[in-house]
Amino acid sequence: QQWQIGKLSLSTAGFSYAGSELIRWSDTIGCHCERSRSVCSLTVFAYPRHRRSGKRERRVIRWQIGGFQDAKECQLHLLAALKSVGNSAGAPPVEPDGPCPSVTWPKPCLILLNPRSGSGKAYDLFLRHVNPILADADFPYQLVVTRSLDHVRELSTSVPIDSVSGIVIVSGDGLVYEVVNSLLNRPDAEAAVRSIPIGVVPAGSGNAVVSSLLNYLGEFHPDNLIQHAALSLVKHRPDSLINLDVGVIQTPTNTDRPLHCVLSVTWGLIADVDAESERFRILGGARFGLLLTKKCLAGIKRYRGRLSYLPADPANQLIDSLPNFDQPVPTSWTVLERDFYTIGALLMSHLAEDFFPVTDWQPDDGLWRLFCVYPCSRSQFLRGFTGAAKGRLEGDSIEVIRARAFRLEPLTPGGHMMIDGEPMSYGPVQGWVMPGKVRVLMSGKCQDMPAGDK
Ligand SMILES: Nc1ncnc2c1ncn2[C@@H]1O[C@H](COP(=O)(O)OP(=O)(O)OP(=O)(O)O)[C@@H](O)[C@H]1O
Repeated sequence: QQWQIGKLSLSTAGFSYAGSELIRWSDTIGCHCERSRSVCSLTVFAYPRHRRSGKRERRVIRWQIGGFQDAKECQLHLLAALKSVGNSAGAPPVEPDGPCPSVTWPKPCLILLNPRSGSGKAYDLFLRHVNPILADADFPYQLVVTRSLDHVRELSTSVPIDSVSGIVIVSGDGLVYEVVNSLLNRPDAEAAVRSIPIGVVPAGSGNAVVSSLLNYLGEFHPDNLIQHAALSLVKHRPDSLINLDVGVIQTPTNTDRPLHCVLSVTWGLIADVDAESERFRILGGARFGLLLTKKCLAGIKRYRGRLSYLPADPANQLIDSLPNFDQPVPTSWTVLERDFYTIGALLMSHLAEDFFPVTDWQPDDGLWRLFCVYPCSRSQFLRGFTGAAKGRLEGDSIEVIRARAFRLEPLTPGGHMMIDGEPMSYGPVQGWVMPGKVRVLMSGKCQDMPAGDK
């Protein structure tokens, strides 16, 4: 369908002015409209993809459109048509004689910014890359630069559920974990996770959560991760947020108050690299590569362990509880007792911006991916690990097992165990999944985008 208003052409795919290039609705995040008598001045903010690099770049389009009999009408229709796209990526514009869409974002988002995340430049990154996008989209928010982890927990636990339209985290994966756990530990946890979706703007060193989500949406661009995340945030549609799996993690001492995981539980090499590279935070994401190289040269430590899991075949339905640690796992489970270099029980496709061993990921498929690396020669390890980082699994030394639930019992004493990149107690651990438990302020996969954008 096509509508013509003066030299402005509106269609279900996008709009153009006086025959200029088509700007897709899904690339537009906001607009301002001013009216004087019968003339409308329109400014539209769009972030179309660069043809070759694939990066999104800001475009400001300004027009004056005159000659309307009823200027108020003109303003309302254009504003409604253009504004609707900010929150409804790909929805067709309102019909020129149709009703204006209801006002979006009635409540502000609470933005929690950790000034110490990554290499310590989160505030700078926010001002440079995120704030301009929020302003273009007219996105209402309240920014809090957090003082400490306790401050983050206190705010996420106490924010009234009807006062915000979500909590946006400007930090790394660690703070996403903290906010999700705070929400799920509230007395009104069920209402809180339903009413307070979370948003993520990457400013940490790993940024695996946001990398996985953007990759799923076809919006992953490593050079411009923060900008693409901010665009996904402002383009979210309140009626089609992403539902994200949450893992319920038990240890022998916390069965009545489990931890909640959105990214991973790791043990062996990956956990050691994560924990021991903490002191190189200033390097940002490069800290992982540095430690990995060091460990590889020194010889990777073998860990003996017992990994039990419920395979993800269709016969095994979702489960919502696990046997106590003093009970054996059910006979339908597979048990592997052997040496490992590492195990990562993953709920995401990425373990870091540049490491994505899982290629078939859905945010709410209710599955763990058990990323296992077995002892092998150094060259086999390097080949396998670099392949896995790019989603290619080759050789016998690396495997990704899809499971509904797992139990991991380390048999080698001493080592690190990490949950979502944060340290947890070393010892037996088991987990199951609550499918799609939290909601994310990003639009769901582009099923209803115009054909050209799919
Ligand atoms: N002012 C602060 N506000 C919030 N958290 C803080 C603050 N200062 C230090 N922290 C610590 O930052 C940690 C969270 O950092 P986060 O994991 O989000 O970033 P990162 O480690 O750089 O990124 P990634 O997890 O992606 O590697 C918390 O565990 C907390 O202890």
